[in-house]
Formats: sequence, structure tokens, C-alpha cells
Amino acid sequence: MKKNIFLLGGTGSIGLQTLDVIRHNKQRYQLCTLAAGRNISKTIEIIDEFNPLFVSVTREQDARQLQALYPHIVMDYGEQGLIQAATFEPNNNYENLVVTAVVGSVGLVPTVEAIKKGYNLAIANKETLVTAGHIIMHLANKHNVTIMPIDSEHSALFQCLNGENDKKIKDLIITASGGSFRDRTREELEGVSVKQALSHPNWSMGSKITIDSATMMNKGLEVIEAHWLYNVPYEHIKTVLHRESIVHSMVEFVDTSIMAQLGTPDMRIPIQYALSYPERIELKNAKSLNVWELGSLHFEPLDFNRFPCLKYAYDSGQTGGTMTTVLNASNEAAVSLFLNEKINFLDIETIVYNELESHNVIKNPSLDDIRAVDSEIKEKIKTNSSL
Ligand SMILES: NC(=O)C1=CN([C@@H]2O[C@H](COP(=O)(O)OP(=O)(O)OC[C@H]3O[C@@H](n4cnc5c(N)ncnc54)[C@H](OP(=O)(O)O)[C@@H]3O)[C@@H](O)[C@H]2O)C=CC1
Ligand SMILES: CC(=O)[C@@H](O)[C@H](O)COP(=O)(O)O
Ligand SMILES: [Mn+2]
Repeated sequence: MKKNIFLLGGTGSIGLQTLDVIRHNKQRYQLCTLAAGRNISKTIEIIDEFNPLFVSVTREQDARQLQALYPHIVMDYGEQGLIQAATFEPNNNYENLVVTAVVGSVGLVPTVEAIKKGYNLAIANKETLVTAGHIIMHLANKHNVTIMPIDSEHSALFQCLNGENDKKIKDLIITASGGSFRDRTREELEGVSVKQALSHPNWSMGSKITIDSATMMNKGLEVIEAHWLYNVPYEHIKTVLHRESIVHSMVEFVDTSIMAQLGTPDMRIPIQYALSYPERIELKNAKSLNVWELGSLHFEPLDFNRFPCLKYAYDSGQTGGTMTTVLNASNEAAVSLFLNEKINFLDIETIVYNELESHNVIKNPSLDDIRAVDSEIKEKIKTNSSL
């Protein structure tokens, strides 16, 4: 059956690649709603091509400008707009699929509301699972909602698992490219520029996740994301440095058999699979992986001393409660300061460490607890940086 796609973060890296999948499969998918942030020229391009029923943007003045251009489209803005984009009720009988491709914990509330509505999810926005995995997984189970992973490693794990029971898993093995500074020592990280940090060796992505790759926080967030998605304890989630980003992750089963998923570093592969599942369909304009040209693949241990953010993530995940909210919120705030050239690259991990050290954990936090801790931490870091 045809699917309504509710796209949160349509103007970003994942959003635009999702639109490319829709573009080549118009008989399968229709863009039902679009939520964007501040990129209004891109929003206009998307509206002109895909004619969604509902559009939301971050700022009220942008929504007004768009409403004047498109009087027939329902529009809103801000958090309320994002929620509407996730819960809009189209007047058709298609299946509903919400693609969460916004960056940061702003994705949390709309995701919760979409689940309560019974809409299935394709999740790229890992921050939502990191900050509130227990709430999301519990609600999804209660409302019988399917969660498909878009993150490349989690899509790989999903494909390797192929429906196997979590009791049959020995270890999840998540691969990491190492990011832009993988060949530098910690001393060589002093004074690195934003431009250098944004130069990822294998993937073209949004700026926040590219910095997370360079600090290895991305892999830490992915460990927590995998814990919630696949119900595997942290001691059975391993990470490995794999420079080529060809093996997207692996699962070792109890009989020691290892399954791996390979492919070119092209996010349209996991995005399309999340949209088409349980079917697998041809990916238009895709380049096959040439294993004969590839020759060899490399795997190396990851060192917690070199990449302390990875250790902070494991420790936060093990502690649980609001600790992962603090990890995520402090990282979001610190990365934003770094991108705005207010702090140095190595300050990111110092800020995260200090917040984790001083936090009094709330066990089994509610959505309100999480939202309060998230805003408090972000506000504190922002205020301190401007003193
Ligand atoms: N890029 C990738 O290859 C991968 C990304 N992910 C995850 O997917 C998510 C998106 O990443 P990516 O696409 O790279 O990020 P981008 O920065 O490229 O895009 C972010 C999107 O979110 C929108 N946005 C930001 N803030 C708000 C807000 N307050 N309200 C509404 N919309 C907002 C932006 O709008 P605008 O630009 O209009 O301001 C944009 O559409 C992240 O969680 C990331 O970790 C996971 C795996 C791979
Ligand atoms: C494409 C994708 O899923 C990213 O999360 C990617 O994994 C980033 O690469 P590294 O974090 O491995 O550098
Ligand atoms: Mn990933």
C-alpha cells in the first residue's frame, strides 16, 4: 500500500536524501507533511516539487511568508508546528510513516506524539533515543508502533539480525570510521579549526553529526541507540575502528557466527530500506560496491584514552536515568559553541565531562524530567560561555 511520509527535518542531509528516495518512487510514497527549520529557500523548492499537505518551519515570520505564497497549504511554526507535522491526519487510507530527520533533542516530543497517534517511525534522529530511549521503546510497544532505524550502523544491525531473537545475540559490533582526526594524537588536536573538523573522510552529513564523528561521541550515541533498539546490554555492544565505512556493522551470534552488512557509504540505502521495509526495492542512481577493486578491509581497536567521549557514553548508558540526557544535552550545547567558534575542539569533551560529573541522576525520568534537564544543561552551558 502507498505510504504517507511525514518528514521532520526535510531540508537537512537525511531529509534531502529521503526526498530523493520519494522522488524516484512516487507510486509508493507521497510527501504528506514537511517540517523544516530556517532554510526557507530550500523549503520553497521542496514545496514546489512535492506539494505537501502541511508545512512547518521554525520561525513565525517565515511561516507567514510561506502562507502568503501557498494559501492552500496548512502551515504552522515552532514546536507546535513540528508536533503537527508528526501527527497530521491526511484524508486518505495510505499507511503513515514519520521520518525523524531533525537534529538534536528537539525531535523528542514530536516523536512521542507520533507514537501516541499510532504512526510508524523511521528514526534518523538518534538524540531522541539517547535522551529518552526507555520512554520511546515503552510507548512504541504499547501503541504497536514499528521503529525502523535509518542510522547506517543500526540499519546494518537490523539487516544482520533479520528477525533473530535478541537471546541469540552474543555481541553487536558497531563500526566507526574514526572521523576527521582519526590519524591525529590528542596533542595534535589543540587548535584544530571548525573547517578541519567538518571534513569527514567518508560521509557527507550535517555539521553536528560530523563534529560528533570527530570526537567519537557519534559512536557513543550509537551504542546507546543500539542498546534501546535491540535490547542488548552495554557489555555486549562493541565498537571497532573501520576506516573504509564499508562494513556498516556486524552481529556475532551465540554460535560465534558473524553476520555483516556491507555497502558503499550512501545513506539512501538505509533510508530507502526503512521506507520500503519489509520489501527491498531497487535503489535508483546507486553505485554497486566493487569488492574486486576494494581488495582489503581494515579493523582496529578503539582506544578510550584517545576518544574519551566514547567512554563517557558507555558510562552514561550504564548509569541510565537522566545521565544520557546530560550526555546528549551537554554535547549538543558544546558542539554548537564549537561550530560558532566560541570554544576549542577539546573543550567539547571537557564540558561534557564536567556536566556528567556534577549531575544528580534522576532514575526512570518522565518526559517532563528529561525536558527540564535538557533545557537546564543547555542554558547553563550557553550562559557560562558568554560570561
Ligand atoms: N547525515 C547523515 O548522514 C546521518 C544523520 N543521522 C542523524 O540524523 C539527524 C539529522 O542529521 P543531518 O541530516 O545530518 O542534520 P542536518 O543538520 O543536515 O539537518 C537537520 C535538519 O533539522 C532541521 N532542524 C534543525 N533544528 C530544527 C528545529 N528546531 N525545528 C525544526 N527543524 C529543525 C534543519 O532545518 P533547516 O536546515 O531548515 O534549519 C534540517 O532540516 C541527526 O540526529 C543525525 O545524528 C544519522 C545517521 C547519518
Ligand atoms: C552515516 C552514518 O550513519 C553516520 O552516523 C556515520 O556512522 C558517521 O561516521 P562515523 O561516526 O563512523 O565516523
Ligand atoms: Mn551512524
